[in-house]
Amino acid sequence: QSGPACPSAEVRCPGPLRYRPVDGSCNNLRRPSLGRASSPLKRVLRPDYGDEFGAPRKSRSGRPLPSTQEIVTKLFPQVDHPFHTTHLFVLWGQLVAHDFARIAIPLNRVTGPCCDADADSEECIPISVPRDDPFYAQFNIVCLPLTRTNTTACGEDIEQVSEVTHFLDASFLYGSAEQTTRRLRDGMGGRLRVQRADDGDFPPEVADSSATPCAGRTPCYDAGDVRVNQNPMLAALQTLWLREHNRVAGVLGDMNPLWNDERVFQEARRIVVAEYQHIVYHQWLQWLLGGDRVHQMGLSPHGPSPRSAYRDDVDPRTANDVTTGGYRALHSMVQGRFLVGAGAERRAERLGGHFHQPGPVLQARGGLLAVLQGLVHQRSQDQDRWMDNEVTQQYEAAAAPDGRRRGTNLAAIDIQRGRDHWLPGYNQYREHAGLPRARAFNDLLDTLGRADVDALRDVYEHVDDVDYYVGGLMEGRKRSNFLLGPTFQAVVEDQFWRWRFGDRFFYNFVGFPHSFTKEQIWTLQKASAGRLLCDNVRGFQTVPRDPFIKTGFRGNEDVPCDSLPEVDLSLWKEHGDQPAYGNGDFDFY
Ligand code: HEM
Ligand SMILES: [Ca+2]
Repeated sequence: QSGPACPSAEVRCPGPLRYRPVDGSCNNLRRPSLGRASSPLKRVLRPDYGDEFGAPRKSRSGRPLPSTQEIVTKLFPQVDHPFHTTHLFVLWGQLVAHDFARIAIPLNRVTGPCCDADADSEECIPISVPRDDPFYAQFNIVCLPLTRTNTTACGEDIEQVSEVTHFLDASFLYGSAEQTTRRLRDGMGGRLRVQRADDGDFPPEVADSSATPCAGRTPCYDAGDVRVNQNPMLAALQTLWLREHNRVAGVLGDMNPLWNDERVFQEARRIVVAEYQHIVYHQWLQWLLGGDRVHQMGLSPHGPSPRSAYRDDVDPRTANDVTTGGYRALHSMVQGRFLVGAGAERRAERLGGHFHQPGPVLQARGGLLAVLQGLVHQRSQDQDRWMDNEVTQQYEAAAAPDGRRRGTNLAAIDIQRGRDHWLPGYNQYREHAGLPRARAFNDLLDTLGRADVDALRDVYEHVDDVDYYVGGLMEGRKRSNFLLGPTFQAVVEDQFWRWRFGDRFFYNFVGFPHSFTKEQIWTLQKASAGRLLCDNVRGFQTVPRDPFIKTGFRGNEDVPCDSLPEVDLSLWKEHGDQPAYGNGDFDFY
């Protein structure tokens, strides 16, 4: 069996493209389905199947691995460890996550059929809860339902699929299918649809909220990614980019009265994706990978880059090992209480009370400003094995009959999901990262502390059994400017390299028919997260120069909005004597 999204599928691509296709196809012209929506993830390490029918990974002895709920209870308790990155850094990371992957899973519920009647069914992978669990026992909860991710078969290989485009192309804003983009567009002036509120524009209402987790509540936003409503901070970032698109479209349309809706929309999209890619690679990524690694790997864009820097032999697909493993490390950085507002009016809100209902916080008077102010000024938690209880106990919480709220455990899901996707154990990822293979638990002492190794020995039978996510989160970092431990770093930095040099439409390649001019690239590199906030939210007079790290860290400080450089959109004014398409840069190389 070989579906249309399989890497080997024949896809016919039209001639030269000026705009990247919404579904991510025809990016790599040798393998045009690579990275397109609804196509299989890539594998860095070979899968570790539990049996020949694709059962979840098992322990070396053949017995089931220990309960992931037990692991989280014992190894991932809540401890307050603030870090120098801001909560904006973390939520920006979530937005990026929603750009590169969405595995196909039915909604997880706190209680559901997966646990009892269908517990043995092939689609279920429930998390068993020990009878003496310190949290769930009081609710008599003995397992947390979880469904297995859908897979697709391409030739011999069975693989999980990402439903969104694998590229960093702002698919959370524009969608990953033509029909989604069409639904989101206004049809006038190149704009995206909005709903108007006192405080400005917000994403439009979804047509049928009953099919979403915010069923019955308003607002329930519609966006390029269905997870838009998951939490109010994420919805704030989605709103920010929506406004940026319409702001850019407004300027382009006013300047080029002859352009029709389609032309304005596509040109604005092209600019907004470029701004987004620039901020991700130039401003945000240094705090994820370390500034010197970003520099060494040539990841930060400086000026125009020759067409030959694009590599059609680089596989741009999102790796399963990244989206189900290393990148989820940032779940440990989420603050269970997020700040809303600034100064004396600042308050903290419990995350657990706001899943799938962004409205009450976000669309309250001044709400968007307040959520964003909280994001830029609140420090995040550190990337380590300490997890907030809001994340490990209250995800998608519902009230028990006595009114107390309990939800599911995201960290336990993360580990369970790794087994579901057959990610090999931590030990194999150590080897991949150039560390020696551990033969006994004590061999882990090169990357883990003594207490951590003892804790692992207490839970797992064999050192090979240790889950990738668990070992990876416990690792110490090699250098103080690194966020991730070595095994996570290895897969994540490689991934950001592949998303950049394997994306033919990456914004600073010149010499393609779709390329910007050099002047346009220079001005696009003025885009910054601070400017994005200033340009789209009334009330920001000052912003941190780098909103991804706390003020005071390495000279970071609040600066007036108008001191931040601006992308000069007048470079997109079309003059009668210029060709409508093409950019005269073909002779760059
Ligand atoms: C703000 C609170 C957050 C919540 C409540 C949350 C919740 C979730 C949930 C429920 C899933 C699906 C789990 C599964 O069934 O396998 C998920 C997946 C994921 N999350 Fe988060 N998340 C949050 C923040 C973040 C952040 C900050 C990042 C990274 C920077 C992130 C990265 C990811 C990734 C990469 C996936 C897998 C996506 C996929 O392959 O479909 N999340 N998250
Ligand atoms: Ca994407």
